Amino acid sequence: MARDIRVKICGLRDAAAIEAAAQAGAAYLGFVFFAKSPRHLSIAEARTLTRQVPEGLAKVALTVNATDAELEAILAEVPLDMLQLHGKESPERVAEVRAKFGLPVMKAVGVADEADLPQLAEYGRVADQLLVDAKPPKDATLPGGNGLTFDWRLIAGRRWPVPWMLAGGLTPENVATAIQLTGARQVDVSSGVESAPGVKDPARIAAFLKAAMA
Ligand SMILES: O=C(O)c1ccccc1N[C@@H]1O[C@H](COP(=O)(O)O)[C@@H](O)[C@H]1O
Repeated sequence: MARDIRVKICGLRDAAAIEAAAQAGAAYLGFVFFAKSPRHLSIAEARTLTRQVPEGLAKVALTVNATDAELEAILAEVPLDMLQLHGKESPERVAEVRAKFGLPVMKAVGVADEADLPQLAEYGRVADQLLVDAKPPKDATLPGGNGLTFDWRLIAGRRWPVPWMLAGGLTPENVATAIQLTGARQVDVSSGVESAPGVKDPARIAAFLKAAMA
């Protein structure tokens, strides 16, 4: 029987990948606004690309420690449904962004060990959703999108006051196990469905969705 799992494909940069994600049943599409990322889009590129997203899919803007001015500039030009805050935004900043911009906010929290778990409860009081991701290595250039997993047993059976998504190193090959071990109802992937950094592979996107929902 098919599982009722909601999938986010993140870091989209071309129409073929959007079409593959939509056809295979993705619920969210992520667009990265972070210049250091190989998945970064300019505002003009994002405006053009988001026009190709079919009705009903949530368009998510991924930002990292963005200022109000940066968020205003993005939202003035690009039709978006959710903000993913993937930097060191404090709980106060999450609440402020949510109030100022009137969009649901998903806060990413990096997990490496038990000590990281209390943050999830804290952010769960101010965000609309949580993204439970692998903690990046100290010397990483990117705070996410590194293709790293964490020990999924750390969050097995844990629940938070808002919906949450599992991320970090997911692939078509491991997503079913990740869902089974953690009980996640939503999953997010970026590098695991690429043929090279920033280059999405439509066949891997389709395979990921099939494996997540199987
Ligand atoms: O994808 C990126 O380039 C990125 C840049 C900065 C912050 C987060 C980023 N991606 C997010 O990271 C997780 C995990 O990605 P992966 O599947 O391990 O490659 C995912 O939520 C992306 O949305």
